[in-house]
Amino acid sequence: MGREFIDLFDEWASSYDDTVSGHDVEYKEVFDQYEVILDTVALKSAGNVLEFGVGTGNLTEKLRSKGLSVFGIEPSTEMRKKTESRFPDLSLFDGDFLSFPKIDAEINTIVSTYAFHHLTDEEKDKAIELYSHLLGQNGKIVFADTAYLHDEDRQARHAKVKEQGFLNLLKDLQTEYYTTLEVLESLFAKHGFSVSFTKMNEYVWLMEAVKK
Ligand SMILES: C[S@@+](CC[C@H](N)C(=O)[O-])C[C@H]1O[C@@H](n2cnc3c(N)ncnc32)[C@H](O)[C@@H]1O
Repeated sequence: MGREFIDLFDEWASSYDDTVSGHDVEYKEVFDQYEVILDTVALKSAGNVLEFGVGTGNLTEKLRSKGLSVFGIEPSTEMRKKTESRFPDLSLFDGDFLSFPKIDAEINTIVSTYAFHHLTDEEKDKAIELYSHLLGQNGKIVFADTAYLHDEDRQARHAKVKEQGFLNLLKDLQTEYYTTLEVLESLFAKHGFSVSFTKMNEYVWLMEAVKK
């Protein structure tokens, strides 16, 4: 579920790594500190890691270089091909945040970067509930994604992006399901997590949720 943007990612797969390294002026601020963001998520991960929306495998690489066991889930065929060619031995599955094969191992950390906004808030609620059953006590969810503080912050951001003339980014921000920290905080609390947020750049927040 939340697979309505997959065609876009099949098309984007071949140039995605150029975008994250700042070649697309509209997305430059979104991907500012990209490597640091991925490094931080990897640093906060431990044990067996379930990664959603692996894309071209950039976070996967950081997790594996820390010696962690990664189980990757990615719905886009073209993105999966990219990651498969980088890590032929990776356990990588076709799936999404809500529907994925049963993993035959205890999961200690669930991670994702730049992807959770593909779920509506209702779907985010279901996903966090699902993960609360997958993780044991002190198990963690570590996500990094664009989010707003609250609705006024969303309006101000859209106005700024419009003023900058970044119409592709504006359409993305208006059509995908970027949420607020207020909503995320209440969803994590509802499902028994204590959560903290750290601002990583103008757009992206790191969210670290620990199962109580
Ligand atoms: C912007 S890319 C991020 C890739 C990578 N995590 C990174 O940080 O560079 C978003 C990824 O999420 C995937 N995606 C889209 N919808 C998804 C869903 N419902 N569940 C899981 N992944 C999804 C896309 O196919 C794409 O690979």
